[in-house]
This record gives sequence, structure tokens and C-alpha cells, in this order.
Amino acid sequence: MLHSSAVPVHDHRATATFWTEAPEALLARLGSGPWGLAAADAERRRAVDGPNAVVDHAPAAIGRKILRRMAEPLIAILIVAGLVSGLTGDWPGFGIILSIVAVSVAMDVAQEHRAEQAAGALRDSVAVRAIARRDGRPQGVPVEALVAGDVVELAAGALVPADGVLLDGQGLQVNEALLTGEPYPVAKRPGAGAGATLAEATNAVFSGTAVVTGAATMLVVATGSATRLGGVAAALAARRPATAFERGLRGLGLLILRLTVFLVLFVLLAHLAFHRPPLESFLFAVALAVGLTPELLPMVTTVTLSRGAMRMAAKQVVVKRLAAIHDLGAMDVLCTDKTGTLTEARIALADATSPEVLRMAALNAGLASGQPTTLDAAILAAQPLPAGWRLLAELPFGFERRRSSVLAEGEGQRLLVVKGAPEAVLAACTGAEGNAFDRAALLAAAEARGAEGLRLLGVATRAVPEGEVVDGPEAERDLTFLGFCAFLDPPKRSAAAAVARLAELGIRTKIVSGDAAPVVRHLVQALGLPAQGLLTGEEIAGMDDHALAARVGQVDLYARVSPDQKRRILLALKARGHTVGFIGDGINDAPAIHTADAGISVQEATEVARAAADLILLAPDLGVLAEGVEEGRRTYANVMKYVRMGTSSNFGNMLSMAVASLVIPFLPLLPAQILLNNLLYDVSELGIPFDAVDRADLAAPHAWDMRQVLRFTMVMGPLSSVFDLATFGILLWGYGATPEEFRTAWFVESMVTQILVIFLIRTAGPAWRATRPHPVLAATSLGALAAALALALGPFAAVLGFAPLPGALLGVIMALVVAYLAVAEALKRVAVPRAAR
Ligand SMILES: Nc1ncnc2c1ncn2[C@@H]1O[C@H](COP(=O)(O)OP(=O)(O)OP(=O)(O)O)[C@@H](O)[C@H]1O
Ligand SMILES: [Mg+2]
Repeated sequence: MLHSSAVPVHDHRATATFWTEAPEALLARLGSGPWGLAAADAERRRAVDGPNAVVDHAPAAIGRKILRRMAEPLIAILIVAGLVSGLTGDWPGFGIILSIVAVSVAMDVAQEHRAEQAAGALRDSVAVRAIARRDGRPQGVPVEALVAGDVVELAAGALVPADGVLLDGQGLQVNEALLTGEPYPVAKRPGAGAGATLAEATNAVFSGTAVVTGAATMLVVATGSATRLGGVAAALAARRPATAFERGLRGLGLLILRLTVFLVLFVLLAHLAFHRPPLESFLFAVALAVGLTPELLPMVTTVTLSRGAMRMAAKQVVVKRLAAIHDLGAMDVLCTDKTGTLTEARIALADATSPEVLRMAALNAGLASGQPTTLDAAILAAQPLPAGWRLLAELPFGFERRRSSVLAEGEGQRLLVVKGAPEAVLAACTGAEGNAFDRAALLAAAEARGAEGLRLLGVATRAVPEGEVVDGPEAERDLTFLGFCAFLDPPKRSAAAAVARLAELGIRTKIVSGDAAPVVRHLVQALGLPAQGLLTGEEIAGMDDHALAARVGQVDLYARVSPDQKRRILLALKARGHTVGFIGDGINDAPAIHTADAGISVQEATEVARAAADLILLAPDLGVLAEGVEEGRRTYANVMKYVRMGTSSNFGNMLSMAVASLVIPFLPLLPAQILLNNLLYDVSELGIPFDAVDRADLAAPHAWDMRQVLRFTMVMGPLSSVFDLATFGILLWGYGATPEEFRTAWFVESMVTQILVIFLIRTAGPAWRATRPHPVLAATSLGALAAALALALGPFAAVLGFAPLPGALLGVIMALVVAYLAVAEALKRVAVPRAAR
């Protein structure tokens, strides 16, 4: 490959242990410098190396999809069968079979492709970006566009976008749980790495890990599948277990597949044993198999989900992982952090014990490198950074320690200034400014102010002698306590209504906060939320997973919990059989978001939280979540309509036809007629993803229940067969129909019953009281029905092998249809258990 002469030739390939090389050597080898790459150069490299993505999410091109569908066994057999009928001179058969295959593949692929495109565009709209230095300045670059040689700026809350080494950095700590399983953050600093093992790679950061505190710049050395994460990509892809719904659908598909194979082989062998024509028997068996396969199921699921995603987007909820819509619909417990979802997140300083306390707090907040937190910003809004101080060292805030410290020099002193959660700061204090140090009294005072709803930070200092190195939390000792800063974060008015709405939907809301217990209690009171019980992080630390699982059912409030404890609470809830959602925005929420069935974050959240989430709320409002939940239940209800249709009416019809083919001396339907029947039936169902859903279907969480599906099949399937047999009897023995008349009558009967029954199945209550069917569903069903009648009874009927029917016989068939629908409507009540209505 020819590079333009301006770009030095460099070796892209990363060695497995790149961190043992000196940074300068790596920079030279990758043809980069501290100010990164030229944008044009990065573009060229991307063309060579490919996108920085472990798994390619881009939907396959439509041509490839069509080919893939045609390679599916049944379709391939049909195409071959069509060609064989052509070769034997059956040209109408050839034409009909191939056009039916073409129409059904086109319909399926086009629908699915459109749906995927739309869902993909939504996902891209919330994609994570990295800050890379390109053309000499930092700019937001989509993570996928990063290449080896890029220089990326990392700050707290950022996701490490690729593998690389640190060029410089301050107090960087990353969570590598994804790679190593270790839940506690590890420190990283620039320099030469010690050894070749991952644990010794203290100067390297890896794709998929998260920056917990501190700031750094990294040189990207490996991207995409060349990263450590890429190496375990296969394991990672299997990491997210399928949802209960997905597993249920898969199990059902497998069951139907087995039945189909069994039935079709049986029919084929029986026909051959009766010395029926082999090609015709084979085609009949294949057509039966096609008729039995719920081939639209994947398409119906995808289209239903992506339509759900579109509607949710209109309500400010963006779906990153489509299947999460089901989880959202099945969710019965929602855990939420406090700030931003239940409060306005407009944090403002209320007061400080003394001007000096505030001045020191501002020193701590203003000197700290990295992104200022909301608390830091509130301090600096009230008191600008005092002039004349410089930063010597810092111990960035950590969620386990709940303190942050700076070592500052100014006004002729060298001071370690510590601020943090009151009990965390007081624990490191041995004295107090001015008066006697009474830790218990100070804790009680903090508690009292917390009960007023004020968020508190303690501030303390220590004079540090020249020569003492401050580079670890051990330095936070022998502090002198100065006082408190108190902050106000008004409760969000709309939150109470949102929680009530979720409760109506059968969802219990629990608050999981890093803040102090009194603050959480005050908030619950202020909003009038129904909540019982409270566990603190300290109490949870003393429980094993078993003990925790025994408590989480009754406890709604959790205070002073660490990021890992948030995750443990979710695991405990899941262990108790709940489908759990978690909504949060911080670095500290990411592990819990990841663990939840439905991980939710908001658009303004930190990158790690957004990257871990399945759903992103564009407006930080619990109210929109309730809409999302309804949308999830709507998609579930519509997929269930398709499943019920397939397992009862369609399955019953094909089954009776298989049986009939063994009893009567001719084929009950010609292969091409079966395929036509199946195609029209598919068309009639295209509208299901659009259909409106009864209020009752939205009222409570639901999970996939195989027994319910089987029960429905066991009741409705045989019912359909009873009427089929009645049709057979009347046609054969009552009327003495010719084969052509028999097929025409049977085609009409099965089409009308199969299609019309959707208007009963779509609701659990009386069909006439249900919400009106969506116009698209009405159009596809009634259109398909009209087409079926026109083809079977119209001018071209003879081409398809149909014969005209006398009016009296048509009348009898219609009477049978009406009787079937009436009985189906009555039996439906038995088929759907009361609990599921
Ligand atoms: N910048 C900071 N400096 C010092 N201490 C801090 C800082 N930020 C947070 N803390 C302390 O750590 C505690 C936990 O942090 P935080 O409140 O953000 O957790 P959380 O779980 O996200 O809470 P919430 O439920 O309110 O969203 C705070 O209550 C505060 O005491
Ligand atoms: Mg938070």
C-alpha cells in the first residue's frame, strides 16, 4: 500500500505486551506525537485497520440478507422443488412456487431491514465519543473512528476507548472489572511498565475499562479486535444472557421445528408407502413444512421491537439494545439513584460553618484536576478559588473512600485539604479547629442537618512538612476538622407522580443512593413516596449475598452504598426472581446499570454510565420511563398475538391437512395452493406489529410463560381441527366433492378462519369490546382475505387448480366459519388463564 509521502511509514501492529516498551519508542513506531495525528492521517489508518469496534453492529447489506434467506433449508428446498416441477413440464407450478418464494422473501427482508436501519440510527444518536487530539487540538471523535497512534484525553467518567499506554496523568484510577473481574479501581501512572503480565501493566489502560477518578492522556496502541477486549469478544458476546422472552421464543421455535420435521417425514413416508407420485408427495411435504414454520416470527419480533423503539424515541427514550424493550415491559422493580432522577440536580451551597471552611472547600474543589463534580461546581459558584495557591499533589475523589484531597502550597504554608462525606472525613480527624474535638457530637450535628434534607460535606486540613510525600490515602490522617458545607438539591416535583404512575403499572421503586440516610429519608418524605425500610452500606457490608437477598424484598431505601454494593443489591433482587431496572448517571452507577435487566441512563450522564446502559432517557424524568414500560408491554402483547396465531389456528390447519392427506385418496391441497395459503396468511399478519393493545395488557409486568403458550395451543389447536374435520366430512360424504371442488372449498374455509381469528385472539376480553384494531392490521387481514377469495373463486381460479363452487356449498362453508369463530370466542376464555388477562 502506498502512503502519501507526508506520512512516515509506521508499524500499526501492537505487540501483546506493548506496555513494556518506552512511550517514546511507541510514539515513534506509531508515527505519532504528544499532539496526536492529523485528521487525514487518522482517516487513512482507519481505512487500513478497520473500525475500532469489537463486534460489528452494522446491519448486513440487504443483498446479503436476501442471499442468507434463500440459503435457509426450507427456502432452498422450495427453490429446488420449483425448478424440478419446471423441468418436469409443470410450468404453472414452477411459476407459482418461485413467485411465492420471491414475494415472501422480499416482504420479510424489506420489513426487517427497514426496522433495523431505523433502530441503528437511533442507537448511533446516543453513541459514545472520545476526546482525541486531531490536527493538534482536542475534539470529540466517535469511538469507532479511533486508530493506533491517536492521543486520547481521559477524565473521570470516561470509557477507555482502546488499548494504549499513558503519556501523562494525575491520580488515574480505572475499573478493570470487565477484564479482570476485580471490582475495585486500580491506580495507573505513566512510565515504563514493569513486567509482561496484565497486573504489572500499571502504565497501560485497556478498552472497555472505565476511568473512576483522575485524568490522563493515552496513546492508542491497539483498536477493535486487536484489543484485549477483542481477544475475549466471543466470551463477551455470550456474556449477556438471553432474556426470558428470547429464550422462550427460541424454545418455542425449536419445538415447532421438531414437530415439523417429524410430521413432514411421517407424511412423506406414508405417501410413498401408499405409492403416491413421489415428486408430488415430496412437494406436498415441503409445502406443509413451509406452512408449519413460523417463518415470520423473527421479522415480527424485530419489526415490533423497532416500532416500539421509534415510538419510545418520540417519547424521549432511546433504545440501544432492542431486546431491552422486553425487559422494560417485564420489569417489576426499578432501582434509582437520587440525584437527577428524584431531585432537580440543581445543587447549590446553602451555608458553611465559617468563611474559612468555605475557602478551604473552594481550594480543594478548584485545584483538583479533572472534571469538577456537581458538588465542586456548587462550591466554586459560591466562593472562587483563592488566589496564590498551587497544587502539589492530589488524591482524587473515590466512591469507596468518599473523600477527596489536595496538597496545596500558598500563603507560606503547605496544606493537605480534605473534603468528603462527614463520617469519612471525621474518621480521619484527631482534632478540631478552635474548640475540643467531639466526633460523636459532630456526627450527630451532621445527622440533624441531613434530616433537614441538606447534603453535607466535611472539611479538614493538616499542615504537611516539607519532604513528606503525599501519594496515597494514608496521607489523610491526623486531620484537624474545620466544619461543614451544606448543599441544597430541591426535590423534583414531577418525581412523585412518576413513581405513582410506575406503581400503577405494577412496578416498585427503590432508592439506591450514595448519600446519607437522613438525606434519603427526608427526600422520601418531601416527595411523599411510599417506601419502607432502610439499609446502609455499612449494614450491607456485613451481610453475605444470602442474607442480603433475604432483606431486599422488604427494603426500599438504601443509603451510603458503594458502587459495588449497588451491584450486589441488584443481584440480590434478581436472585429473588425480580426483573430489575436500574437508572443512574454516575461512574458509581455503571456496575449496577450493567447488572440490571434493564440498564437505564440519561443523556447528560457520564460516558461509562451511558455505555453500560440499554436505554437512554433524553429527558431526565422518571415519567418518560413509564411510557417506555407501556411500550415494552405493547411489543410483548403484539408478539404474543403472532405466537398464538401460529401455534393455534395455523398449526391446527396444517395438522388436519397432513392427517387428511392420509385418509382421502387425493391431496387435500396442491403444494402450490398450500404455499399460496401460507403467503396470504403471512400477509394478513404483517399488520400485527402496528396493532393497538388493550389497556389490560399494559397494566402489569409479564414474563414469558411456556405453560400459557402450550395451554393456548392445546385448547385452540384441536378446536380448529374439529371444524376442519367437519368440513372434510361435509365435502366428501355429504356433498361428494371432486378433488378440485374439495380443494377450493377447503382453501376458502381455512383462509377465512385463519385470517379472521386474529380479531378474537388479539384481545383476552370479548372481541367486540377490545380497542379497535389498527387500520394497518385491518387492511392487511381484510386485504389478504379478499385476495384469497378472489384467487380461489375469481376468473383465474382455474390456473391455480381451483373449481367454481355452487352457492349452497359456499353457504355451508360460511356457516361453518361463523360457528368456528363463535366457539373460538367462547373457548378463548379457557385458553388464556385469568391471571394473564
Ligand atoms: N467531589 C466530591 N468531593 C468530596 N466528596 C464527595 C464528592 N462527591 C461526592 N462526595 C461524597 O460522596 C458521597 C456519594 O456520592 P454521590 O452522592 O454522588 O453518590 P450517588 O450514589 O451518586 O448519590 P445520589 O443517589 O445522590 O445520586 C456524597 O454523598 C458525598 O458525601
Ligand atoms: Mg448519582
